[in-house]
Amino acid sequence: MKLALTIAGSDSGGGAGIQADLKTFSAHGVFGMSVITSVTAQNTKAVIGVEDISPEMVYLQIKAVFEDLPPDAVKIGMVSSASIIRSVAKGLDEFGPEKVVLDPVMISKSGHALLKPDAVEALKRELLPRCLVVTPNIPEAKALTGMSIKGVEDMERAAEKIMSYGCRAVVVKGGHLEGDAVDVFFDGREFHRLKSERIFSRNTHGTGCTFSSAIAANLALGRDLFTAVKLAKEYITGAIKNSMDIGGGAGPVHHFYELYRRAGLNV
Ligand SMILES: Nc1ncnc2c1ncn2[C@@H]1O[C@H](COP(=O)(O)OP(=O)(O)OP(=O)(O)O)[C@@H](O)[C@H]1O
Ligand SMILES: Cc1ncc(COP(=O)(O)O)c(N)n1
Repeated sequence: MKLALTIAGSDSGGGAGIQADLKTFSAHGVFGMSVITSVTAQNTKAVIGVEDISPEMVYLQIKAVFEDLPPDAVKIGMVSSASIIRSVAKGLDEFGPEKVVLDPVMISKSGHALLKPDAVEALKRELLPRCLVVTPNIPEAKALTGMSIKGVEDMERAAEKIMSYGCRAVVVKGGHLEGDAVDVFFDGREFHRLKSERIFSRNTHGTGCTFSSAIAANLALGRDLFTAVKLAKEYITGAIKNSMDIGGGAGPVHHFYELYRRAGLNV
């Protein structure tokens, strides 16, 4: 059995954060573990409360996992504050996982800040250099680079700048632009454009969390980085196509669409 760890926030609504990550790991046949950084009171419509876990407790969860269940890959999502970021960086340095995927979560789809404004610098300095790949969406890529991003060429320029912060690869996600959903992959040598048709659905809660944890699951399974990103893009496209119309806002994507279909269940 391969093992994957998510270091992220809890979403009580079950569509994003830790809950989306664990479902994604399970859908890939990978055993999932979690380090909770923050608890959000959240549903498909809004985030109505956020309470951070203490930095010491974040570090202890990392230690507990690594000392007994060393993960084959790690995904990092919501990290909330500079002090939590420092605890995560300390854990990464101490236990040295090779395959770390960073989704630099800043704002929820419903518009709530999930990273304190003064923590953006800490994220850049402390976490990016410790990661194999970072997966910003357009607003996050803008915040990380200070660049304006209006199309795929701008995404490529932003990817180059983000690489200069010390990670080994970048995927700038195009979900927030119009037209086809094009993601830009850059590993310092080559650019690849990963394209899918835009799916017109309001039920896209958790797309970024699901995409980054699918990359981590595929890395845990031993796939090379570009293959892991391509497979994650296929998986998120299917999960959005089969997303669920539940709740009064942006419903969740369907993490188990493939298993349900194979089992003859309704998706
Ligand atoms: N409407 C859509 N149709 C097809 N693919 C989409 C759509 N929206 C997002 N995607 C894809 O989903 C993945 C996640 O991209 P997105 O830009 O939504 O991330 P995100 O904003 O970080 O997600 P989140 O809102 O969960 O934080 C990317 O591969 C993107 O291309
Ligand atoms: C705990 C947590 N982590 C990440 C997201 C981002 O997901 P989305 O942008 O789909 O709201 C979220 N809403 N909550």
